Amino acid sequence: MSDLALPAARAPRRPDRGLVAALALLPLIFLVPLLIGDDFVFHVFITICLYGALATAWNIVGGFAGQLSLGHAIFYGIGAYTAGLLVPLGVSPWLGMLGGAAISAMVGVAIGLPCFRLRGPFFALATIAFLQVIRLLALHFTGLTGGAVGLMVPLQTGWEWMIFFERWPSLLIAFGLLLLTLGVTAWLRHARFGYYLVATREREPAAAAAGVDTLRVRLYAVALSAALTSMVGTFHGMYLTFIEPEAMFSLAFSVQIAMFALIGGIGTVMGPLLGTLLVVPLTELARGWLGASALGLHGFVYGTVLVLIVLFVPDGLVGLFRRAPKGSADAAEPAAPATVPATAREDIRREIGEPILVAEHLHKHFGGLAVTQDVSLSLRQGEVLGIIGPNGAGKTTLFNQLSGFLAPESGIVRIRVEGEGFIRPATPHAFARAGVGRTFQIVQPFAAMTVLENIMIGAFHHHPGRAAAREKALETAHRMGLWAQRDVEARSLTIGGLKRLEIARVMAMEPRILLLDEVMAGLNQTDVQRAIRLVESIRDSGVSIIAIEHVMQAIMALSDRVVVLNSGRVIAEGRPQEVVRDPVVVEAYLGEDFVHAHSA
Ligand SMILES: Nc1ncnc2c1ncn2[C@@H]1O[C@H](COP(=O)(O)OP(=O)(O)OP(=O)(O)O)[C@@H](O)[C@H]1O
Repeated sequence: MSDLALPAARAPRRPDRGLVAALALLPLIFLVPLLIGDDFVFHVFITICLYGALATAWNIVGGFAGQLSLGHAIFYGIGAYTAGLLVPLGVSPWLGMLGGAAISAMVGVAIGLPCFRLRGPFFALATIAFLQVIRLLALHFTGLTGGAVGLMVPLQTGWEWMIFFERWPSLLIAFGLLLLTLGVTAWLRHARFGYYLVATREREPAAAAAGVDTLRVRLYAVALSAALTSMVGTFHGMYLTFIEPEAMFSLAFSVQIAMFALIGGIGTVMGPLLGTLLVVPLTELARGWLGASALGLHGFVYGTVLVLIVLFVPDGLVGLFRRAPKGSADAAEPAAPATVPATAREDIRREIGEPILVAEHLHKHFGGLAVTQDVSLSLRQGEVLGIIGPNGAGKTTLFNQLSGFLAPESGIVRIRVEGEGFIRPATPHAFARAGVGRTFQIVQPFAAMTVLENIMIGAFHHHPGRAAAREKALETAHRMGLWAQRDVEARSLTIGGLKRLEIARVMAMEPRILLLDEVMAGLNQTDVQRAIRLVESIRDSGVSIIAIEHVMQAIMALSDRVVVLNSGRVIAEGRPQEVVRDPVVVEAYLGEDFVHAHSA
């Protein structure tokens, strides 16, 4: 999640009253100025459409992807300049608009590549820095941009040149751009891409473990947002018929766009437009009435509205229209998993097959601390391998290397894939593609999403369509005992529910290899029993499992083999009953009490 304290942005959701209210307002944005027919009213409504479109486009990166960009004027300026420079060459601004969008998408990706590795305030600062560099370059290359003096767009009127004597054609184009950005955002909210963006924003590691290429998803988002912003910039340049670097690449303008979205509600389809609808008329009227006596008053208006919204409606204006969430924490009390057998299925004789995951001579240091030292292990098809060891032994660090979250300094991890033999994936999503699913020791729910949407993130891995992913997620929720809680927000689950959700998200990916990191920790005895039965049922469905666990009852019940780690080294390996009697293991981890309790 972004480190910067943004208001909680929303996950893709069902249509709500905010959406319906805003949709009802949309035709009015177009009709009111036509009915009134006054030039100033036309100007205010064209400005609403422009800012609404810009804030909606910004929201793709700032809201859905959760990256606070304060440099979006870069794309706006590129759109204006591309068309403005092409018009004197006889090229229609409509073509310039497409060219500008393509250039902006490429520039967005070029800026995003280094910047998306940064988080929170550092990302915001980096976008400001890029904006300043581009503004200075535009001021410097006077031959191209006109420098501080700016460029006049040749006054050729008509649809071909996007410049008109009357106001209504400009309103029509601005309204069309607003509809385009809203349409793209509405599509995104319900598409796999939108779910992936929100998951990446909420919990990047969990998204990566679910097979999401998080960097690529963010780059697509910035390319889309930049292209749309640029298209609006082209139109605005033509509308103003004058472009200059200070206005086109302005930081204040970038901040303004972000503020409209923040005021309305980021991560929602209609929030940015609602913010614009509130603030633009206020500032335009303030400018009109008090412009001469109180210069810069519009800035005061933004600030006051923003403070009031943050204080009273932290989710933005859309928060005023939102229904209370369905379900409650009480509803989150676990229901018995419908398809998990009540007792272990002794009748099923599992075949333990060939190795499916092999780790050889893994070494990893953190500073001077050797956390894994020459660790080798293998997991066979259909097997449950338990990993035990004292706190700090290096178990989670080993898991991180077995799932692509950490690269070993030396040694290799190989995964057997049907038809391809052994492969060596390098990234978390490559491991996911190879059939490796993992849970996290500290649960990683996508808190703003419902339980079902959380599971869908895993289900999208094999089911790209929303309907199919939902179907798979419903089936998984049923199997994992989360049916009753499917529509509650993940943040309201009990710890037992969160642990099951962690497994459910991974199981929806249909993994061949499952890495479970302390899924029993913190559970009461009833939940431990339930979790053991759940893992047994997963094992019986043919999934090979490696489980890190401190709950020895679970290790003894589930494991075919146990590996013991201590200070980053494998100190014992074998059948559970043999390993727990090994004096080295007793001394390093289990203690004499365990031996006495089990020999009694
Ligand atoms: N990113 C990191 N940077 C520095 N040290 C780390 C990092 N991650 C883990 N460590 C250290 O590496 C050692 C092994 O940690 P690890 O989490 O792998 O142990 P563990 O066996 O999983 O422990 P536990 O049972 O408590 O979860 C610990 O001393 C830990 O403090």
